[in-house]
Amino acid sequence: MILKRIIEDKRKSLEELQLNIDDLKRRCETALPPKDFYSVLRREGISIIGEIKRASPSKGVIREDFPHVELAREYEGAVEAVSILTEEEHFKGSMKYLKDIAQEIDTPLLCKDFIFTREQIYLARANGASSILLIVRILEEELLKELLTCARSLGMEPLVETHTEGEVKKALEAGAMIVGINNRDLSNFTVDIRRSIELRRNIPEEVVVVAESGIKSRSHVALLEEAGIDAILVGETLMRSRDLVGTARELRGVTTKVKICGIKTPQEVEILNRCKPHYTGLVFAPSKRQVDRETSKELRERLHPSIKTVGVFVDEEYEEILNTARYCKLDVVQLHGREDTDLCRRLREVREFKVWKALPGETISDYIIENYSQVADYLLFDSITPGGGKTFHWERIKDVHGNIILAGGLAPYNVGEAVKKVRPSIVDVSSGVEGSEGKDYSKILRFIEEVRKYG
Ligand SMILES: O=P(O)(O)OC[C@@H](O)[C@@H](O)c1c[nH]c2ccccc12
Repeated sequence: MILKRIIEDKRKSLEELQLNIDDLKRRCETALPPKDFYSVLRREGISIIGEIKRASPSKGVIREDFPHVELAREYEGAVEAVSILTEEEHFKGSMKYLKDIAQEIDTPLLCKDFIFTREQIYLARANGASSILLIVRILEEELLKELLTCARSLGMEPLVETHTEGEVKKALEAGAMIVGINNRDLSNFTVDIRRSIELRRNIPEEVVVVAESGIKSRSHVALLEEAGIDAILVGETLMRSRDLVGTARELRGVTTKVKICGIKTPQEVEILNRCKPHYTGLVFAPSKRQVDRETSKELRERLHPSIKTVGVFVDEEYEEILNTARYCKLDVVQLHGREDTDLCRRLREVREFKVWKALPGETISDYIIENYSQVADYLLFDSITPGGGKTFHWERIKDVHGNIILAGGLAPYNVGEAVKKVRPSIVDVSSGVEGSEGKDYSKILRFIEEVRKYG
């Protein structure tokens, strides 16, 4: 049986490695502190653990090109945690992948391996893991408990993997707080996602349940969500995708998109490339976030290709807008002044970019909304003083149907409520995700996280 082979090979390689527990303990003391794996899985809405997986015994090589750090960076804005296969012989993994990635991203990392000794746990921690995998099937009761305690002493809550009712019982008796249900039978590789749905029933609410393996589509995820699964572990589907961010979103079924407006510097572009909002905005109108064409073009070229660029104009001439849009290769022009419906129509007829028209959220009449919605791809509702960090009464627009964008005073603390009330297609934020140095990485991540919860 393959599992037996893997364990035997693992034993041999451990013997060769001759891990020294005192050395490892010392390395753990200087390692980056572990992140809270449990909490990111516990959050509202289904969480995704994206796996860095090069090959598997059942599928052979899954992904030929394997820039592991880049893949992890892609994952950073798309999933709540990253699982890294470190087993070498059968999964073509490596401890080096874990080590490199831990130095690059802030997301909690799970060390995915066949673990049956304390040394392996110390090794995982020393290389930056925030959690480890413990497979019930290969561990005696006492050993399972001992390894759980060992991991916790290093600040890691393990993912305890099961496949049968008996194994779930064993995991719970050992005190596991995160139980994985592997849909794949490790002895013959058959996969059935109903396995997670059935076994979920035997697990109490406060324990986090992770459905593992064979998750391929939004419809799978919807079924798992309905069954009360907290998180999914996805390897192959994401590894075979050329667009990790998009595929993760598709699995999640997210509908509300995010626009981060008013970027000015390459540093801010770097931050956006890590967080990967759907859109970013370059402000061409006079404002403290104004940028010129040259700078915009440069920023645009540095942006991750999945992020669309919106140019923001206020009462600008047709020719100027058109030339700027072409020069900077804008995906969208956003008209944020008193532009009339005729200008919107003419720009839209060019068909090289989308046209968004901004309107003040509170004071606008149904008649005006109706007229502009005929000539713009999206209507954007903002407070009367754009960029002023003020909200308006969302009540006014909550019944406006069609493609709307909500802006004005949004920030991580209120965007969840805004999304719930208004159900916009896109939320737009600028000052709400800024710190003293401009756009702030952790504020943007929190903002996106809030949108994901409710969107
Ligand atoms: O690639 P998939 O079908 O999405 O599966 C991911 C993950 O669940 C799988 O890699 C896995 C689950 N448990 C394991 C134990 C060891 C090695 C690998 C695994």
